[in-house]
Formats: sequence, structure tokens, C-alpha cells
Amino acid sequence: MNKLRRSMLFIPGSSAAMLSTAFIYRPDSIMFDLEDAVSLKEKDSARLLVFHALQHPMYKDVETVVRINPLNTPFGLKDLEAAVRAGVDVIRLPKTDTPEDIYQLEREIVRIEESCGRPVGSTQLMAAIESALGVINAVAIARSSPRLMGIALAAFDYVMDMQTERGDGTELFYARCAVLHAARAAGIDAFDVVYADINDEAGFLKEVDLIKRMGFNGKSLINPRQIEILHNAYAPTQEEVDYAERVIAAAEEGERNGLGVISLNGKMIDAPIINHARVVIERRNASGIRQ
Ligand SMILES: CC(C)(COP(=O)(O)OP(=O)(O)OC[C@H]1O[C@@H](n2cnc3c(N)ncnc32)[C@H](O)[C@@H]1OP(=O)(O)O)[C@@H](O)C(=O)NCCC(=O)NCCSC(=O)C[C@@](O)(CC(=O)O)C(=O)O
Ligand SMILES: [Mg+2]
Repeated sequence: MNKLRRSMLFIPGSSAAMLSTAFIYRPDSIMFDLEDAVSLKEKDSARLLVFHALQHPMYKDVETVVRINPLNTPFGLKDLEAAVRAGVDVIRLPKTDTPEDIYQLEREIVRIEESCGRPVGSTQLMAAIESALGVINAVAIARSSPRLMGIALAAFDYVMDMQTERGDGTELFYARCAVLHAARAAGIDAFDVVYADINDEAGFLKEVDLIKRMGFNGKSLINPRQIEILHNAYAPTQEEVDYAERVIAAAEEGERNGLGVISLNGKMIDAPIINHARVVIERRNASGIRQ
């Protein structure tokens, strides 16, 4: 099974307090932000804080991601130097509009890896798609580098570009489908948008149910209170696990009897259904049973 990436928690890189405690919340990935959560006058101090946090033992057991500033700003290259040298697992490039943005990023990463003695190719990438142009180019972006482990949709900048605003999700319908299909066609992960109202649990859960059913691996998050709700929603129910176990048992019996297609309580069981049952069991093993 691929690495679990249900939750990717944003931490403002300028917050020394949050940087020193975020690992206790146990998201699947921790994302130190140097871009929009950091004010202009804190860009340099935040970069230094993140550089030190990345090398601290408390962040050794969790996947680390740094969202750098775009490379066409005065901060982007400095952010990249600091994050790669500190050993970050993944660089998240915001506002990725074209595959050329990724080619440029990759050239700089190769140079930094070579100069600091890090194995070339060891820094992974993810692209955040935040505009109509990025959505239109999603397939080319997703296939632009073997370093890409995933692409993410970023709703707030996207809706501004589309001249609309966040609502019930109708405004994201096309972009979600496009980003998800691009990721799957490239064989990489797909991440949904942040949910800004941290006190609206019901609204968050509704959005999580939708994106899970669509097929997203998970979401970018802004608050630790959202982690458990998300992980729980991604865990299979006891009923789903029981059914998956019955499917696998029936499939094994069918195989012993030389049958390709079998039926279980009147329902056809064939290869895709058996594969899905195995995925449910893997999810149970990784995430437990939904509470
Ligand atoms: C929203 C709020 C201020 C609420 O604070 P509150 O303090 O009211 O929250 P509480 O729940 O009361 O906190 C309880 C305890 O948890 C601690 N705690 C809270 N949040 C924590 C956290 N994230 N990490 C670690 N620790 C945390 C807190 O310090 C406290 O610790 P303690 O005092 O010890 O009890 C806070 O969460 C926060 O700043 N979030 C991150 C915001 C951020 O990063 N935005 C940028 C990314 S989006 C973007 O840029 C748009 C995008 O680009 C997206 C895309 O690209 O996808 C696009 O275009 O769409
Ligand atoms: Mg943004």
C-alpha cells in the first residue's frame, strides 16, 4: 500500500510556538509554510525557524513538507536552499501554473543537492494548483517530474482567479475532477483544499465525505482539531471490513474450485471487487476501524 497521506497540516513558519509542538498532533505530513501564512517582515526569521525545526529529532518520524514562496519572488530561492539543505522530505510549490515551473524548480534542487552532498533525486516535490491555468495544465504538471509525489488543489487563490468565492463546493467541481484525474493518470497522490472554518465540524465532515468518495488521498489542513475527524472518516467501518473479509474468503474458495467469477449472497464477485476488498483490509490495518 502507498504511504498514508490523509492529513497534511499547515504550520505558519513564523510561529515558534506551533513549530515546537505540532509533531504531537500526529498528522500524516507536517507542512511548514513560508508563503502566505508568513508576513513580509517575517520571511527571513521564519525561514531560519523552519531550517532548525527540520533538523530537530522530533520531526524525524513524520513526513516533512515546506511550502516555499514562488521562485519569481525575492524569497523563493532562499526558502528552497534552506529547506533542501535541512533535509526536508517534500517541497510544495505554490501557484504552479505550468510544467515549466516544475522544470525550473527541479534544476535548482539538483544544484542544491549536489552542493550540499544530498543524494540527487532525494527531495520530493508536490505542486499546488491555484489558478485556472494550473487546472487546465494539471495533466502536464502532474507528469512533469518523477520527483512529484502529488498535486494539491488550493481553493482560496483558485476561486479568486475564477472571480467567484468559496461556497458549497459547486465552484470547485471542475477543478477537483481535473486535479484528481491528472494525479491518477500520472500515478501520484491528490490532495484536496483547506477548510477554513475550524469550528464548523459538520461542514468539514461533509466536505471530507465528498472528497473521500471522489478518490482524493486526503486534504491540506490548517488546524490540529481537523486531524482526528479526517482520519476517522477515512477509516473503514466494521461493516465494510466484515464484508471485505467475506469477499476475500469467498474469492479464495472460488480459486480453490477453479472459478473466476463467483457470487456472494446473490452479488457478483470478480477481480475489481476482490481488489477493493483487499484495499479495505489494508486501510483497516493502517487506520483502524471508524469510530
Ligand atoms: C486558524 C488558526 C489561526 C486558529 O488558531 P487558534 O489558536 O484559534 O486555534 P485553536 O484550535 O484554538 O488552537 C489550539 C492549539 O493548537 C495550536 N494550533 C492551531 N493551529 C495549529 C497549526 N496549524 N499547527 C500547529 N498547532 C496549531 C494552537 O497554537 C493551540 O495551541 P496551545 O495554545 O498550545 O493550546 C490556526 O489554526 C492557524 O494559524 N492555522 C494555520 C493557518 C495557515 O497556515 N494558513 C496558511 C495555509 S492556507 C492558504 O495559504 C490558502 C491556500 O494557499 C491553501 C493551499 O495551498 O492549499 C489556498 O490558496 O487555498
Ligand atoms: Mg494559496
